[in-house]
Amino acid sequence: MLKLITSGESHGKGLVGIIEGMPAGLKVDEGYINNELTRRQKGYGRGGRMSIEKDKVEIIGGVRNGETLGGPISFVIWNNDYANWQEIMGAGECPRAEERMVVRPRPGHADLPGAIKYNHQDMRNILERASARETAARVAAGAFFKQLLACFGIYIYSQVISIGEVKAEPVRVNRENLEEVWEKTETSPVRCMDRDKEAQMIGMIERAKKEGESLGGSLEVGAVGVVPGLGSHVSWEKRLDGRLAQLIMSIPAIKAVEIGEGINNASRLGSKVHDEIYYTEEKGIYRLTNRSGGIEGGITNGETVFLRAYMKPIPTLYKPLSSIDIRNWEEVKAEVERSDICAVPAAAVVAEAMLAYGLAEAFLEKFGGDNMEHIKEAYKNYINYMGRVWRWKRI
Ligand SMILES: Cc1cc2nc3c(=O)[nH]c(=O)nc-3n(C[C@H](O)[C@H](O)[C@H](O)COP(=O)(O)O)c2cc1C
Ligand SMILES: C=C(O[C@@H]1CC(C(=O)O)=C[C@@H](OP(=O)(O)O)[C@H]1O)C(=O)O
Repeated sequence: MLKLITSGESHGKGLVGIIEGMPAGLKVDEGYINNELTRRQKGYGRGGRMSIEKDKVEIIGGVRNGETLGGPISFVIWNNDYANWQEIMGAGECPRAEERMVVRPRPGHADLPGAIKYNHQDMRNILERASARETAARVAAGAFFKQLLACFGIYIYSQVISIGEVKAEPVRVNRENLEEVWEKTETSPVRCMDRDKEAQMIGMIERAKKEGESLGGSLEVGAVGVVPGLGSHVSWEKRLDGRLAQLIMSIPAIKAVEIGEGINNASRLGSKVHDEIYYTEEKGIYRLTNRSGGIEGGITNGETVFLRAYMKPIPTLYKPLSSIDIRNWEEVKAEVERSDICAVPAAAVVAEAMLAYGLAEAFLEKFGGDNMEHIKEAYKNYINYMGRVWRWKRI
């Protein structure tokens, strides 16, 4: 089992991640991890915090001489902003804690339900951990998972589909256009493939900002080069679609997830949904469509695996909504904390990390060994089997 634990508060000293279950002998490129962290910090609509932080990973354990050792991997990402919060967020006595007390819960954030559950009168004790700052640690961990998957030709991408009501047509991604998709999404301020829609999305964010509003949207995250046979139909908890959905849904503010074209498929006729199966000697088994998102029966089928995720608007509004003061129950406006206006592009990068987690876990389940060489051997045997028995050509 591959396990990720994160720890840390948004304005605390830093974020810690521990990954358990990675094999020995995986080459780790720290520059690659840092680049992933930078990607998550980008995206039009982010707030002032992103110019304070310059996220960098510091690997503490589990890696030596550029390779994993097989033990738990641990790392830290320090928070630059902690310099401004030491007297409020330190682990010891906090002389200025009261100054930044949060008592007017923001509708849509974790403030109120968290305070009720943990019995905190200062809701900062909730928001600090609920904050999506934690997703920096997930992205650092995701960079390890991506490096593992890349050894087997599995590559992750994401594209923003909509921001507010501006919607672009998602591009179908495969090995042939992957590099182009990477290039186009990386150079787009909103990670969108459609330049006209990109301009409209930016305009929409600008308007929302002026009006004290916030925005959500939707994104696609996917993986090309995934071998058939990851996940399983045999038990509910082994189904890969359910597992990936949980991982993506766990991203703060993501409120719906679909596998492939799941939502549109629900209103189509069966003949217009299921991806027909063909075979030629030249191509082997192939499909012309991929509405299933590369997963049938909870098992990958060799097509691009993709999911779409829907993000609600950011809960903190500069024109705040009605709330209560939990000290006296009076009606007030909700707390205003420094905030993003829209974070869909950043969420797309986080979704890449979570997809990489789910696929790496399923991959290690199938081909797992303690060492990369053993995994490569098992993988090679499987590819040979697929060619021999199933005449598989596209790996
Ligand atoms: C990358 C990213 C950045 C976010 N930035 C903010 C923000 O600046 N302000 C805010 O109120 N919520 C922000 N959110 C959303 C909140 O973290 C989230 O709504 C909150 O934790 C409550 O969880 P829930 O929406 O899943 O119920 C962000 C989410 C993501 C994924
Ligand atoms: C810090 C990050 O995102 C934060 C997520 C967040 C929230 O409530 O989720 C609130 C904001 O925090 P702050 O008030 O410090 O600006 C975001 O900036 C990050 O993504 O690294």
